[in-house]
Amino acid sequence: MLIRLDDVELRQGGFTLRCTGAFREGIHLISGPVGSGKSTLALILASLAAPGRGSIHREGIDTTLLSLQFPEYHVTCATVEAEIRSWGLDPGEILLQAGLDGRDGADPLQLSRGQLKRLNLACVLAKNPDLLLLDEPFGSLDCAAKVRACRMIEERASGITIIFSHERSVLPRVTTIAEMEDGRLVICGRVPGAIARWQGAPPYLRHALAAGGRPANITLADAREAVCRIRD
Ligand SMILES: Nc1ncnc2c1ncn2[C@@H]1O[C@H](COP(=O)(O)OP(=O)(O)OP(=O)(O)O)[C@@H](O)[C@H]1O
Repeated sequence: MLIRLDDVELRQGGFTLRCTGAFREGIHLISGPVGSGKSTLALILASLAAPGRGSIHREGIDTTLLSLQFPEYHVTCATVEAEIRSWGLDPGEILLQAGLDGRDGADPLQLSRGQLKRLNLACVLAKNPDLLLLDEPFGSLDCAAKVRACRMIEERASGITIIFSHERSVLPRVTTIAEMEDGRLVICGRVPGAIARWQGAPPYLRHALAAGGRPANITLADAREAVCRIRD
């Protein structure tokens, strides 16, 4: 499986997105500050926005899902149960996954945004598409829910998963890292080598690197482990 962007360019207002790069099976993080173009790139990869120039090449990708940054944009039904069924999924399992046991009769738009985010994440992961695009999957979640979301994403055993996020505290283990810098996609490469090239790396990773540690991946636990190994 592969998705490749060749000199893709999109202009919207005064903003220009320019992207070249490829993503294979695995979990990929595209980090970047607010307004750097992450959501715009997610829409292009989901074929929901057409670039003005360049091309996108897909290999072995039959199914694509984009989890939007704002989960209320996904809502189409009057109850949580109907919402889950509209994805073609069994409510029992999804309600447990989303921590919403007993809320099947609730109006999805009366859930908190964090609860709705958990519901959407449980649904898109259960659908197991070839290409899964997650726009700010940790937005509106508390720390425990972010950790749980990370584990659920890590458990996805196959396919291409691309996470678009400015999250800098709770992150899943990933295969590669890239950054959006003012509309330009910068590929840092495979982990662990990419960590030192990641300009937007969270402070705990910068601290571990500065101390001489070599984190195996990008979680806080990886950074701690790297620092402990220096002290050994
Ligand atoms: N429909 C549009 N028309 C004109 N400009 C747009 C449109 N959508 C987004 N933009 C602009 O494109 C730029 C990139 O926006 P985008 O939403 O992709 O950023 P982002 O990195 O996802 O930000 P955030 O982290 O806040 O979600 C911003 O300057 C934004 O104002």
